[in-house]
Amino acid sequence: MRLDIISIFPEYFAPLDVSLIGKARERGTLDVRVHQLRDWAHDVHKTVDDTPYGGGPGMVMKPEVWGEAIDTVVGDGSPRMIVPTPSGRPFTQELAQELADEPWLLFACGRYEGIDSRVMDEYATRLRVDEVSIGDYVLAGGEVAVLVMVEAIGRLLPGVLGNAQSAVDDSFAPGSMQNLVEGPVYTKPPVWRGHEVPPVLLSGHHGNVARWRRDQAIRRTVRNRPELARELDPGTLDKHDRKL
Ligand SMILES: CN1CCC[C@H](Cn2ccc3ccc(-c4n[nH]c(N)c4C#N)cc32)C1
Repeated sequence: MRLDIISIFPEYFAPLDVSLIGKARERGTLDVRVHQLRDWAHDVHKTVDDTPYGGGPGMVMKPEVWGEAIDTVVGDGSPRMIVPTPSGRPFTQELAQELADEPWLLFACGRYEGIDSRVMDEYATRLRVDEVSIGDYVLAGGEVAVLVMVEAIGRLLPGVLGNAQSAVDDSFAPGSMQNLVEGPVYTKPPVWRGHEVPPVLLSGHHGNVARWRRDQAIRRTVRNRPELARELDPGTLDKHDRKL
């Protein structure tokens, strides 16, 4: 997979040189290219923003600069263009999986009050353009959102997670734990400051361990994410769990 990222803060993406994503880049599983938007601003100050039409606070990113940058990066190719914005469609595990199946993604990182909307209109005529939000809070720009999305997408690529870390059992992945949040995890020592590891986890009985883990995930989902719990199949929350 090829990932292109256009931003006025390319240094935000140094974390993509380390850990899972860094190793995937070394192996060639991921080809990440970060571009400085200001390289396509031609005035002496490398200006990328201007005052908003209609008035209002802040500045808006200029369409001309974005157009030259995207034209250069895209060439005659056809990446899927992802534009982080608080008003976008929610970024979910399902969307992460969908994007992980794409051969080429282009992330456009806005700043200020956002990118002139005509940029998205222009490229929607020839590319698939998705405006995406990572959550219901307001960030100062798109860079952090891209880091979140690249990690969530990258870990789903073949070979990125070792067998010990398979994404198959992810909380929100299809399967028995779908739409359940993660349960508690434990490691050695068996007792730490008087806190014991739940005995079932030391039993070696894989069936009991699996049932216990699912029960704990259901309890935590009911407690912390009632909106998810309501979506669970009735069979998931048997009468025992309903009392949770
Ligand atoms: C006051 N204004 C309101 C509009 C956005 C302005 C800052 N900004 C500029 C570009 C940009 C891109 C993404 C996000 C963002 N915020 N929250 C999320 N979940 C996002 C995502 N994905 C925020 C952004 C601040």
